[in-house]
Amino acid sequence: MIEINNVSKVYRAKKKEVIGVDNVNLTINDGEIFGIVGYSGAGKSSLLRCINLLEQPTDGEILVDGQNLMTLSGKELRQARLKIGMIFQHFHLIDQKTVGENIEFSLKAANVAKDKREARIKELLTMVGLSDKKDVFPGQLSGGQKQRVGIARALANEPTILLCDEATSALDPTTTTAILKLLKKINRELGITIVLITHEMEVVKEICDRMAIMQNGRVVEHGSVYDIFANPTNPLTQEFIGSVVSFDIPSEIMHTFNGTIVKVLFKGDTAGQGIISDMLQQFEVRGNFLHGTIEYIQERPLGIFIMELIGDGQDINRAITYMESRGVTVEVQ
Ligand SMILES: Nc1ncnc2c1ncn2[C@@H]1O[C@H](COP(=O)(O)OP(=O)(O)OP(=O)(O)O)[C@@H](O)[C@H]1O
Repeated sequence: MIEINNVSKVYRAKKKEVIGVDNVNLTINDGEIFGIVGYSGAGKSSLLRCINLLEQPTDGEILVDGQNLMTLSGKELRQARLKIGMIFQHFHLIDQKTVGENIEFSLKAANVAKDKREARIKELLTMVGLSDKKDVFPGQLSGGQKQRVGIARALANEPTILLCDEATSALDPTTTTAILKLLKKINRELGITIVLITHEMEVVKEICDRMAIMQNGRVVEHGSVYDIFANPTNPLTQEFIGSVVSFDIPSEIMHTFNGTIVKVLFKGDTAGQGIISDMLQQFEVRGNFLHGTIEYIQERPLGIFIMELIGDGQDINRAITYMESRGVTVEVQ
């Protein structure tokens, strides 16, 4: 478990102070994939780098499995860091070394005996799908392949935590999907906790269990990805979600409807459209579907429909109450 307690990071450049992270509290559980989202300058990188003390927090504490990293000696911290792998947007591979030598570099740093390294390199390259690339140089690889090497190197010393700093931001959408799949596989098969930062909500939707949204160094909202997608409360979160799933109906069109516009939200296993058709049969209400989508987040369906309900006000209220009694959320727009 990673505990981020009251962490702040203030950069002091010349006589100016810049707040990178502003009093953040977060707990990241073992085995989960946790996403930190925000626009450029929100403080994501600063916070991520505070987790392994690449940035020394100005205030607060970082606990990993109950151990306060900030009280460790240099040697103890180096030891603790071996259990925290990291991958980067621009891969940070050594161009003059082959793929195998890049990975070996990490193993050497952890004092892994020479005769053990070869087998471990082979195992890691198989895991990331690059078993035939051991002797090539990074310059001969695609971006996605370079990131796979970055992942293999980060996993060399069997970390329990993997920090991903915009790991897919330099990649095209197809390669991004493949890398996210690999990260998910690593998480599920090896039980490694993953913390990733991104400005793309799509990435979070794809693989994260829980998430935090940052703005001006602060966490403005956090929770399960599913719950946040279903019910985002912060305007910034709503904006981010809107970039992935859009439910907005142009206001000019909204004015052309005379009925009551409702947004109907189905979560998880509620039997979506069936409830609406039952409602239409039971009440003196007509319904026009204006917009609808079903998103799968963490393999759970989240359905959102926007409808115009036409009928007597009381009937409409009763219809709404009925739908709510069947477990869906209804918002009158
Ligand atoms: N080394 C530094 N010295 C001074 N200010 C810094 C330093 N690193 C970051 N900052 C400032 O801290 C704030 C947060 O930056 P940070 O890089 O953590 O944000 P971010 O959300 O990761 O953005 P990006 O996606 O652009 O990297 C910004 O105002 C940034 O200018």
